Amino acid sequence: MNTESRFARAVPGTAGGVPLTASRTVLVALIVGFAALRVAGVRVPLRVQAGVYLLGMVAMNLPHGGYEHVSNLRRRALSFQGRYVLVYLAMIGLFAGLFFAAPVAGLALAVSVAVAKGGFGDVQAMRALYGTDHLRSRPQRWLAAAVRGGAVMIVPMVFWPGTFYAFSTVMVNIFEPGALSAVAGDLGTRRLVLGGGYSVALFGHLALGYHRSTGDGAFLADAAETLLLVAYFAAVPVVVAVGLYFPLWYSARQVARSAAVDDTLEPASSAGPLSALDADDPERVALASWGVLIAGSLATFGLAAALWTISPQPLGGAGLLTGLVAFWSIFISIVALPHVVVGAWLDRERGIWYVP
Ligand SMILES: CC1=C(/C=C/C(C)=C/C=C/C(C)=C/C=O)C(C)(C)CCC1
Repeated sequence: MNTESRFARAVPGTAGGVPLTASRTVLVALIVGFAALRVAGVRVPLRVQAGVYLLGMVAMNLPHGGYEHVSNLRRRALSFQGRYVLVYLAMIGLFAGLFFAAPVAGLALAVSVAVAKGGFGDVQAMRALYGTDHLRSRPQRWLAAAVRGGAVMIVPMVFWPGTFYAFSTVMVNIFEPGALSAVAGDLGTRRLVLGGGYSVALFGHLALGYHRSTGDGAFLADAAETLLLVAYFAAVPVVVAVGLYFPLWYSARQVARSAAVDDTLEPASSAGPLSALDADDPERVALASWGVLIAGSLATFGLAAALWTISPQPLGGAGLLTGLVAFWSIFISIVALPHVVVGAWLDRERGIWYVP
């Protein structure tokens, strides 16, 4: 066993096992359900897809994002918490500025953020839950992250090109109507290149993993999950697929990861406003938890309201539900960029995807 693998493992049925099994089962059920609908010739109306997306991304995914920060920032020095928040806000400002200056580049970055969050988050969950002995080098772990995260955006680009392009257009139209079609080029060729490139990466990831497998079951679990993700994003219409992936896969697996590694964290003392979460008095803890939730939700919706107010066309010229999906996808990507960069990559000591 290499040094990458000295961490607690979740045993199905114990810490981490239930959400891990549940997230796999839910994806299988969605694949079967949507495949059956397609065979029966039933098309899910776009407004229903948009409703599912908003439910998944606003009501279910957002609270988990807040929880990830709170659990990372608890028991950290006050100076660290202050730096974290400042760099976070600065990155939000820069990314929002990019959308105004160059909306197509902004869209490309938003798509990359979704890939990075899904991919690197998943590799860390895998490390904690069943090990990554078959991923022996940093480039191989990056490839694993690119393939798992790429499933979230590149597979839908290939399998749902019309819807993907239509929503991308609305997202760009929020800032500069018509800017995407000016640079879109030949979509058929792009689809072929993306599909070809992704297939090579997928094959490379599976072949390398098989070759380097130590026979501990990690490679098989990784391969099965990777193919499950590819099947899910190919079979489930993109708006529903992305809208349910983040709450039901990403969040569930991160909950499983933190349950698996929680007791390896040093019980350091808390600092700043979050210290009340560790008080002895349960009433103070309840009050502090309530306060953190309210403060987090006011900050998040305050930022969303600010973006809405300064956007030239917040719904991108589309109808209400489609426009809200586009607006929320831009907003959540802006907030998720520092989530990944500040919360995980710059925080070398612990980070939101902590695995000892
Ligand atoms: C481009 C595009 C989309 C982009 C969604 C994005 C970019 C979501 C980002 C989510 C994040 C970062 C969540 C973090 O928790 C849609 C709406 C699926 C529709 C198809 C076209």
